[in-house]
Amino acid sequence: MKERPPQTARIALNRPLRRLFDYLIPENLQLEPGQRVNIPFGRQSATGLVVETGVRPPNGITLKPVHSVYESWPALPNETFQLLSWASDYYQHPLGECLFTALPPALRRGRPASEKQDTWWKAAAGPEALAGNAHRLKALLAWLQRHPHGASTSSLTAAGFTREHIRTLQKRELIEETEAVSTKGEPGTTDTISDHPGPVLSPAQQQAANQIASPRDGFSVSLLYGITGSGKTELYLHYLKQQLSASAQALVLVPEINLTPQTVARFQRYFGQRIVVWHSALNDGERLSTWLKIRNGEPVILIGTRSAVLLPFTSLQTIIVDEEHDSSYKQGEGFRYSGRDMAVYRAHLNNCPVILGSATPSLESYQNALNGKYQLIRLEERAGNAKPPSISLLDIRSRPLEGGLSRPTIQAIEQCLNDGQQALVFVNRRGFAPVMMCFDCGHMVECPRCDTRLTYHRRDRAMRCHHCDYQTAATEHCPKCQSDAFKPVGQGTERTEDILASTFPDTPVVRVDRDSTQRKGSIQGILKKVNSGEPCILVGTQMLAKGHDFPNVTLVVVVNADGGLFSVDFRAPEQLIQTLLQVSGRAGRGEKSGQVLVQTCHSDHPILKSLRQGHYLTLADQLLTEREAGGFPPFRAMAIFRAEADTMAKSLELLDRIKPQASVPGIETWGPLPAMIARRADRHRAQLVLCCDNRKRLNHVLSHLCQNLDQQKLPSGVKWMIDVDPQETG
Ligand SMILES: Nc1ncnc2c1ncn2[C@@H]1O[C@H](COP(=O)(O)OP(=O)(O)OP(=O)(O)O)[C@@H](O)[C@H]1O
Ligand SMILES: [Zn+2]
Repeated sequence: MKERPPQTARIALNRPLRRLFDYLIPENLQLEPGQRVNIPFGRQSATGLVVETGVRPPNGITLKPVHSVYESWPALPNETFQLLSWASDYYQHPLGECLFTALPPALRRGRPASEKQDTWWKAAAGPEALAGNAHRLKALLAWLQRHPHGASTSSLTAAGFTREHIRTLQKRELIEETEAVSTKGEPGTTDTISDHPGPVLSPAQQQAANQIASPRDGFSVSLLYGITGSGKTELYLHYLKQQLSASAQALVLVPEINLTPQTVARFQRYFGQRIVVWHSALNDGERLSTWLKIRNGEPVILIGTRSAVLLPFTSLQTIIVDEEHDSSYKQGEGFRYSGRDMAVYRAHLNNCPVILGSATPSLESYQNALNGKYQLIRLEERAGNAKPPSISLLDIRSRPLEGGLSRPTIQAIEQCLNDGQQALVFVNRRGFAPVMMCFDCGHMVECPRCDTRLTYHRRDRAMRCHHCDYQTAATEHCPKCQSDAFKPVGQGTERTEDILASTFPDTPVVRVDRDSTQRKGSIQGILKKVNSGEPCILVGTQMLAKGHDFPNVTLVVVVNADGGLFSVDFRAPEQLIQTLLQVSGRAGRGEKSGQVLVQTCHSDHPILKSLRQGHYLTLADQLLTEREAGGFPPFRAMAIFRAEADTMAKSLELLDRIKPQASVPGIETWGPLPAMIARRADRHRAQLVLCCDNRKRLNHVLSHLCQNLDQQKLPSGVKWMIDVDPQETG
């Protein structure tokens, strides 16, 4: 018998290394790209992913053999593998780390790709056994009653119930363990689907739906510009219902899933158990379980945040990116990818449609629609009987303010409550006040580790840095001169909440920000209160602007719109307009019309003036003209080289060294300059901005720079990173 020539495999590790490692494949193993292997690495063993086989073994080096293979199938199927390889090159991030982000934590750590035995439950009583308004617990019992063979813990959590719900019912002996039915026999998908899951589409919605390409037509990008409350979510549901084959998978990306549990519930009314979720609050077991469903090709509709776009789908037929302009789609550290842009590339690889939906599309996507790369679909009327809200500017120069609110604003809130409606007050900072200041010596309390001021949080008697989480106890006297004229300056959500609570003592005031929603389930409680329809005042940050549907909110107040007007970040005006229109869009979504009051000291600023017309695309046209004149994205490709070190000199020195190599024809460089917050958590940060007309050339130069830097020995403590298509340029 002829001897088999030695077979080799090139393997990626989950390390920040821009290189791969070659190993011998033992005779008894067959390997293909995407497979998970265990390999000797240094004195230990490590989990790796096969990138390539059949590579020529380099002369003179003895390769070690692969220890073992975890699965007979590739953990990353071909399309997922290609997507991540492309991303590694596009975002200049090491391939190994990119590939490993597509694995659930358990598989990264070398655990087997199988689930722990799932416990199965069946109902021992009906929902009527529970007194009071324990809605979720009742719903769980009702669910189990509809499934006489029982349901597994994982299927229940996938449906939005928590382990805590299950434990509670078990303790009360209202449910009991039962024998597992094979997964195939799990409760069918049809019996939880409501008979009348939602309204019929309006003619405008139907017309928009008709314009979206079908999965049968292969790759296409539709930019659905639908004003707030126009019923985009309803349209996605109808589209999927009509177009998605029974055996296919779909991906719905959303910016933040925990904030909008109603969205998941709406999808469940249409698709029952076919809906699964993916977000940061899942535990390792839930992640593995969902990952396996996707990898096994189960015909699920996955609703997930950013990283869901990296999952190993095998029969993906449609991708939807809701609120496509949202900055949370861009990962801010490590592998800095854009979930939206990867969704578009994934649809291209997969030859399927992708729908980007927003009331305030990103300038990138809008420009792609203008130049014909994407199809622009407009939906410019509100669903049902709702009318767009009217927006007015309230100049607060030389008006006395009470806790940041002017008299006319307070009167408007009063009127709204008297009419039996709800008001929403938007403040762009959590905490009580952005800074504590001494009115005797002028001292302002700063973070000892960052170039920022500490935010005063009165509820916890603390001063906190919102950039590094440094925290110290609040003092009553100025820490510098001991004066008691030490006072909070400016507005935070806590302060506005207090002022409103004392002005309207008989009305519930509900605060929604990162602090008030930290506890699991707290947002559900808040939404329940709001959805009860009783008059109340909601106070909160950006969180309130995102995708909520509060039919009884008729007044929206923006406490201060001026923050983003004069920022140096070229994206600031776009983000300001998006936030203001999104938050405005929460007003008047039901029967009654809505009113928006924007408090400002710059009521003649062109951005705010045109905001009053409320027509986003007109504003977007203006912004695009400015971007083009300034040579900014989307008219040129941009990347930022960032450096950080224990001194600013070291950071700047590294970027100075890079700059000549980056200064090739066609590439413009800005900097190096200290970052807007130059010191953060005691690291001194600087940046060098690169702009180029030609994205390929920029990519080429960046790759070159990375290779060079990898071969150089850097001074100790210096780190560098590249941010392609940066969202924050400060
Ligand atoms: N055809 C319809 N008839 C009646 N009501 C509808 C219709 N379509 C949607 N609605 C209702 O209108 C409201 C807004 O719809 P939806 O949440 O889908 O809008 P949206 O465009 O996704 O909103 P936003 O972008 O502002 O978050 C919802 O309460 C929804 O149930
Ligand atoms: Zn800090």
